[in-house]
Amino acid sequence: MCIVETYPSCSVTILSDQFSPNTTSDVAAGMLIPHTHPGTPIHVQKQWFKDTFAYLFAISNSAEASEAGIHLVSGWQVFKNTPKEELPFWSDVVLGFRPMSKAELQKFPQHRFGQAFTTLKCDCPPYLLWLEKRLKATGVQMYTRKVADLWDLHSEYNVVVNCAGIGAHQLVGDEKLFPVRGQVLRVHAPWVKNFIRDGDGLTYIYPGIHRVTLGGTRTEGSWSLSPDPGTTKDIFDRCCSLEPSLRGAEDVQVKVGLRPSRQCVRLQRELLSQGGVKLPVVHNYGHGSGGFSMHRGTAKEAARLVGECIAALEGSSSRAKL
Ligand SMILES: Cc1cc2nc3c(=O)[nH]c(=O)nc-3n(C[C@H](O)[C@H](O)[C@H](O)COP(=O)(O)OP(=O)(O)OC[C@H]3O[C@@H](n4cnc5c(N)ncnc54)[C@H](O)[C@@H]3O)c2cc1C
Ligand SMILES: O=C([O-])CC(=O)C(=O)O
Repeated sequence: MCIVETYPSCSVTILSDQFSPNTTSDVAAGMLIPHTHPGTPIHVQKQWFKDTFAYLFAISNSAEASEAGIHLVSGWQVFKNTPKEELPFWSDVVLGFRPMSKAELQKFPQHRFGQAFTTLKCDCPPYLLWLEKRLKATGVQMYTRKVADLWDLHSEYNVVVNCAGIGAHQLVGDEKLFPVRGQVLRVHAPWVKNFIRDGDGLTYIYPGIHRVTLGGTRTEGSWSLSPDPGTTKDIFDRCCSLEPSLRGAEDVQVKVGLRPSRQCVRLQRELLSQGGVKLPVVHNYGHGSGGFSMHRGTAKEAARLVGECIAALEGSSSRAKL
């Protein structure tokens, strides 16, 4: 979408072996609470989050909000012990960030400290469909196709953007990319209106427009996409200890996804070359636990890199197929 908006004369094609609802992004809880990537400067991560927050905040304030599945949600992040960093880097991007009052903390007898704020949540499957609809309306082509090797695309396209998520492990042989398996539940509990996140990052309750997402798990190195019934019970019990009324939740659906994890997002240009033929590639994968929180910011940067590829192509003698 960012490429289409920035370079309207480009013809864009999306190739994917799976589309919504069968992607990792469909499993995500979609909360805008960033995770820290140790390999990326904080000011860069903050800019990606700010760009994403501003973009989704505008949608949440428009008539598109409910179709796009974007809404504001207020709640609490609670800690058993006061964290070393009381003010996370994103505290002035979300709205109304403040320490919780004593009265609020009374709801959480096992926790001593907490942060209250308002952030955004994407209900991921509707958001992905909304994006697809907008892309199709601008003439973008979408084909179901598994790409075995980026080089296979060189005769058809001038620039390739690699957004393969965990698929990049196989596609470009990136050994630094690893799965962090996550299981979540989606339940019917319409009385739950506030989010609750344990600061240890393992247990969370995120109300969406229609369902509440209960999480979660983080299993590094596991490629299994099968739900585990023991884990379902464990997640449910942990969430009920934070919000006992969830015992009355109904219609539990279980989802599993593989977070495409890396020390840092791979957001860079690469020039593939074989026998004097060149193929510029822009990589944009490895968003780990925070793909929704920074997707618009990283997409903007990827689009800027595509612009550099276009400028280089225009300056070279290759015949443009753009
Ligand atoms: C349980 C869970 C909860 C999460 N909660 C949150 C949250 O609350 N907030 C947040 O910010 N993030 C969250 N995340 C993280 C977020 O889901 C990811 O960072 C994000 O979805 C990654 O998006 P992506 O587009 O890179 O990958 P994907 O959504 O996996 O998309 C990659 C696409 O590439 C395609 N593909 C891959 N390989 C190939 C190939 N060889 N050929 C053709 N197509 C290919 C795939 O089919 C897919 O369509 C969560 C993740 C999980 C698992
Ligand atoms: O940690 C959270 O709040 C949700 C999330 O991003 C994840 O499970 O990866």
